[in-house]
Amino acid sequence: MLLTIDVGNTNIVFGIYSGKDLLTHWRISTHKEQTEDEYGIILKSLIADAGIDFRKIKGVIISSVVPTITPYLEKMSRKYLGIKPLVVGPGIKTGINIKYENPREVGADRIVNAVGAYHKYGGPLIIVDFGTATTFDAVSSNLDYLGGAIAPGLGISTEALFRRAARLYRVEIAKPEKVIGRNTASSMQAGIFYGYVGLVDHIVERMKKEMGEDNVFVVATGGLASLICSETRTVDKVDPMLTLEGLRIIYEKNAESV
Ligand SMILES: Nc1ncnc2c1ncn2[C@@H]1O[C@H](COP(=O)(O)OP(=O)(O)O)[C@@H](O)[C@H]1O
Ligand SMILES: CC(C)(COP(=O)(O)O)[C@@H](O)C(=O)NCCC(=O)O
Ligand SMILES: [K+]
Repeated sequence: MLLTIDVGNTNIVFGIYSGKDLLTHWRISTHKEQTEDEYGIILKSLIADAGIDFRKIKGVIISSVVPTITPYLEKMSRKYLGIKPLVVGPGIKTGINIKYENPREVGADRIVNAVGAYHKYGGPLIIVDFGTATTFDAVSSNLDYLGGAIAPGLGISTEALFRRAARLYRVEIAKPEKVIGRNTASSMQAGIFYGYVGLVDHIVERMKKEMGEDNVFVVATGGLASLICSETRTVDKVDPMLTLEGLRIIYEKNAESV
């Protein structure tokens, strides 16, 4: 079995694969001050609760966009699972050719998504990931990672709206019936929801033009993807587990060197 770990700025997602099958996954919030022992306790109890024998885990792969957390998860893996984990970064085989000016600058999650999506759907494609930030990644038909766009995420945009305006308050991120809101909550929902639908479609359309390839497939992932993509014109498919799938594929590409 393989343990995949995706460290985002809001959540850490753990997945357990048996071969190509994702057996189960868990989401815990990202706290910068957690130690290897705390991660060890959390993970061991989640694994036990799922009725999985942790000794069956033979590999661990980590993708992280929070550098301070990575060493604690590496230590956890060594201490509690007895496994030296693979950490996605320089020196790891991904098969993708990163065209960023400085390849080290790209978030590991974006590369993992690109590898997972290309493997599943082929290129050319665009991946939209609704996380703390919303990322857009362009991948060519011959597996070049071309770059993309980073927009403020839905959660943090909504939070900024009510934090900075005295009479606004927290509202649920949901699709309101009408874009012309007749109370504060539905007006905020209209601005957030339909504004974000427009942001996604507009960026995707511009990226497609700039890529200059035909039949660009568009896949979206992340917690709020299905909500927003119920209204977008440009997203072809919502695939919630794309990042974990990318991690599994990268692990397999590197397995012989572990
Ligand atoms: N399954 C979900 N359903 C609804 N909202 C979600 C879900 N997962 C994450 N979110 C929301 O999406 C935002 C980003 O979360 P996440 O995708 O975990 O980001 P990151 O990868 O940056 O940690 C947060 O505001 C979170 O509350
Ligand atoms: C853009 C991100 C903050 C997205 O992270 P997330 O929303 O998944 O927490 C992350 O991929 C990152 O820190 N990237 C480094 C900058 C770059 O990709 O250019
Ligand atoms: K992410």
